[in-house]
Amino acid sequence: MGRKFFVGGNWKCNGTPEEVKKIVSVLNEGQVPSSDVVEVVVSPPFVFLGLVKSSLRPGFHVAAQNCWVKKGGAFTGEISAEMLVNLEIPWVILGHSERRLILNELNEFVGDKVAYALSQGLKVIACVGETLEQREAGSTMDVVAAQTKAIADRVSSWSNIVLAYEPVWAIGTGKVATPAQAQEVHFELRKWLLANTSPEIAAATRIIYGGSVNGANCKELAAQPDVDGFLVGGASLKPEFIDIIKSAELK
Ligand SMILES: O=C(CO)COP(=O)(O)O
Repeated sequence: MGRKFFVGGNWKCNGTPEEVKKIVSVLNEGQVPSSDVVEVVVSPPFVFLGLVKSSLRPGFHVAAQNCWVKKGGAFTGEISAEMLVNLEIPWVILGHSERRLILNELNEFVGDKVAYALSQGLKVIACVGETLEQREAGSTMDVVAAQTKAIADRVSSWSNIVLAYEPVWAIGTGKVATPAQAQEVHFELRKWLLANTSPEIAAATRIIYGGSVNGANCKELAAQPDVDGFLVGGASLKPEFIDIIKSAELK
């Protein structure tokens, strides 16, 4: 199928310099499949990007957790896409549900961010996902389709986008989506891409799952045909992240 397995570690707003050095040494010493088999990207807080980038093993890459929606300037507290490019940070996570829900980032704003980041040469992990309320109301697909459409409306190429399906009810809750639940939404998202972009984009775009992924549940999830990897929160700060990377061997 040609979609290289992708494992992202989202460290969120965590870590002291000592803890970060420890995580990096665990990553550097871990036995993992080759970079032909799995792409690994870790996303520390902005302040640790330089430290992690300079000490991380070759073959693993770094991502920022956000960037500004347009060219930098008088936007106190923001980090621009140009700055990330200048510092050779290749990836950025955009549209994480914590930013959508806590900081009120709307679909259009996230779509604008994705388009601008891509235009500057960044690769984007774009997150979508429904809340528990939305799932229980039966609107999961409507919600993730609207989030994906806001991106699709603004970009022409998807070759530098990884789509992360992260159901909000599974994030940080220990309540992982079942492999069937994840597969169902991934399949529907790929179908949406087929109908609304192109067969090539639908076939090639990696759709990864996030939400309470750990060393124990990753194998069953990885075995699903439309699960092309993971975006891992809590477990990406622990040695079991290596086991999650190894689940790429099941593909
Ligand atoms: O939000 C996530 C990754 O972006 C998932 O977080 P957890 O793995 O801690 O549930």
